[in-house]
Amino acid sequence: MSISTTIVIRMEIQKSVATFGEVAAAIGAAGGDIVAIDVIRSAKEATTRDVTVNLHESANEQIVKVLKSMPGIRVVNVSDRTFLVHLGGKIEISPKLPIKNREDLSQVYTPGVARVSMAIHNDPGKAYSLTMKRNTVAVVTDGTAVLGLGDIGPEAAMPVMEGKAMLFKQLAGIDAFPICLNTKDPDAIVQIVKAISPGFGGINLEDIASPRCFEIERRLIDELDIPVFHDDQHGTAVVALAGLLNALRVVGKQLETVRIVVVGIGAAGVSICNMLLAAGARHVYAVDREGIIGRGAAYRNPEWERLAAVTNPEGIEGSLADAMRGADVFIGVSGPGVLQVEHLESMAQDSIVFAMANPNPEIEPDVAERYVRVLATGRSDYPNQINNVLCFPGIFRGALDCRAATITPAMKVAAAKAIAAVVQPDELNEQYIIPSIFNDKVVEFVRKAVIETAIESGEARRIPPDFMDRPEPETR
Ligand SMILES: NC(=O)c1ccc[n+]([C@@H]2O[C@H](COP(=O)([O-])OP(=O)(O)OC[C@H]3O[C@@H](n4cnc5c(N)ncnc54)[C@H](O)[C@@H]3O)[C@@H](O)[C@H]2O)c1
Ligand SMILES: O=C(O)C[C@H](O)C(=O)O
Ligand SMILES: [Mg+2]
Repeated sequence: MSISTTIVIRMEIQKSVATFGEVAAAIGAAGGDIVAIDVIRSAKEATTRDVTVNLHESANEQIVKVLKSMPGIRVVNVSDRTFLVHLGGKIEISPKLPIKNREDLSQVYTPGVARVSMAIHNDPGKAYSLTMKRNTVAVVTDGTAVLGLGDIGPEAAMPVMEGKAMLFKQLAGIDAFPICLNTKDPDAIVQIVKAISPGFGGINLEDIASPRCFEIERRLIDELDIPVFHDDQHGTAVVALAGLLNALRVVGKQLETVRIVVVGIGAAGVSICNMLLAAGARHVYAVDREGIIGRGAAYRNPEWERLAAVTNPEGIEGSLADAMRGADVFIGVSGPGVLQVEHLESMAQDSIVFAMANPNPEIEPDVAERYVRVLATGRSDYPNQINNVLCFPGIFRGALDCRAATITPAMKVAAAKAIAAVVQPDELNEQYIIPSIFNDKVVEFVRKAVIETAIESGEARRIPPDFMDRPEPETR
């Protein structure tokens, strides 16, 4: 499956040799969809036009080749809109106030700033009120599991991390910094993150391959007093649970009784299994390349050892095909092409399929939709986008606002229920089990659920003003 993209082709058409109708027909035949035409110049002999074409990425070269081979057509330039929006990066730092004169300068910089620094030196807690710490998250990656693209390195990870930072800011007002590390050594990653932590209110680990991600996250949670959250694990699990709660309502089945197959037991898969079990699921089957994980086998990955003991209650052995027979739910966080039509045909009635691998899902949605009752993917170009972007802005907004030191399992379950609750009962249907990321209730609901849970459990070290009338938590 290829990714759809938009290109703008500037072309000169010799009127006596070719017509725009021929150009349009050629673009259509090569798989392109013309969405806009702008006339740039029109002369007696020739016109120059910018033609905006939506197409599958794989058709890109073909369309340009066809146009170049047509008599009377000169392709002047081809620009890819997706690349254009990345030119020079997608984010920047801008000051909150201008420095207009010497007085301003002496306040925000030397000498005034020294007094502020000393105030923090005398009381480090003041970093929360006198610096950007309280609103700042580091988005940290080593570039080893970028989307489903694998170990593509820290530089190549940067556009994804910049994208996460954009979403943090736009959706939750959080200032997030993309930090791409040129090391894969867990000890070094832990050490570096600890060393940079003073300036941050939270750490969002991103696209770090399993199983190293588990150890890195655990050590950082133990050693830091700010929330550390591996988005690919928990953000994904929170949103998957939210989607599943609503999908089960649509099909009229219960979490406790459905058979759920989770494929790709890496960062996301491990956390999804844990989250499903924590929420009450009893029939979870974890499948990776070697087949169904179960008791009796020995695994080098301690997370798999643990999952083997708590999933697959009947001890089924075999491949994905064996797990899928009679399954009610498939959740894929593996890679493209893992799921075949035969697998879907062998599922129970009213099946639910979340094919969440990015950028290309486990099965092509256009193929799968005929065989399943509820279909979701991680992508924004199909209905039901199950993507961790529905979680990380709101969960960090809540954790930062109540200054929680950790994001607990209870806070994650509360976040999942909050996301599910954004879809009103009368709106719920097969095509709408999960709210859009542009629904501004998502961050509001998640933030509220996270803060309420943190206050109840004593995790909150600050009561946000809008929660002031509620009971005081124990202070630590
Ligand atoms: N939609 C979302 O919000 C979201 C969030 C996180 C991850 N993802 C996607 O999920 C996938 C996994 O991400 P991750 O961070 O967990 O990566 P990861 O590298 O930690 O884990 C991937 C796991 O999938 C397994 N796998 C790969 N191909 C398989 C196959 N053919 N059959 C069975 N197992 C297979 C691997 O062995 C590995 O255990 C990626 O495509 C990623 O883009 C989606
Ligand atoms: O980045 C995304 O779109 C989701 C997720 O974090 C992923 O790694 O695929
Ligand atoms: Mg990710």
